[in-house]
Amino acid sequence: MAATRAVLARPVTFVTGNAKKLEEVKSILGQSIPFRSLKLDLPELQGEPEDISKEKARLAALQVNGPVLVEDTCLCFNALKGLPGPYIKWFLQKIGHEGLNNLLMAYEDKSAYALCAFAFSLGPDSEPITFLGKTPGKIVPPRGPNDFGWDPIFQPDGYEQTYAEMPNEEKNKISHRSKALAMVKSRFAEAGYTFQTDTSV
Ligand SMILES: O=P(O)(O)OP(=O)(O)OP(=O)(O)OC[C@H]1O[C@@H](n2cnc3c(O)ncnc32)[C@H](O)[C@@H]1O
Ligand SMILES: [Mg+2]
Repeated sequence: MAATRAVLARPVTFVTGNAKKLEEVKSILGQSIPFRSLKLDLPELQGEPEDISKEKARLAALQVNGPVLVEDTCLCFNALKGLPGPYIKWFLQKIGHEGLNNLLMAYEDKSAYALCAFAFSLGPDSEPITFLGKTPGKIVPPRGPNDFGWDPIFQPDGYEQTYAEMPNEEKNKISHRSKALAMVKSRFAEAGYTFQTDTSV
């Protein structure tokens, strides 16, 4: 029996206010999931990463009135029981790479993990589903180009380079974002979704 394919009337919209995230998502997904993007800095609930991401997806689906993909990224320090976590954006903005290193000065344990929580919703009446990707590493004094968030201070386990020092393709092979997107891809393949790619909608 042929698999049922769910054809959705509208293309998927990836909603983010972050141009670098969009660049990575484009490069990781390639042609596997056709999507358009919408630059919108959605308000974020406080709480657990999955709940923050789900709520972003609900808000995005209302705005777009169609299928949406969003993500929320956390940087979690083990010595601080997972903080700054989802609040990393504000910590980074206020205290920078040096301040983030200083937070760990009192601890021997510099280990950390990068966590990406993607949420996908079929539309405003649909419950979002989440996909988590995690990459373990450690926090180091900044090395490499300073063009994406905390990349210069995160050195993934098994590598001598920080995310910032790695070529983009290398980061995209092992990153929190690519792990979460691999799950999104397989879910889409399982569900047999086909999306209209008409970007004029
Ligand atoms: O509109 P959204 O998608 O929410 O974009 P954002 O920039 O607000 O992103 P988050 O709320 O997820 O906050 C995550 C913070 O971590 C940064 N960030 C996200 N992914 C990163 C990555 O892969 N490497 C380095 N920094 C990253 C990002 O610039 C933010 O400062
Ligand atoms: Mg945000």
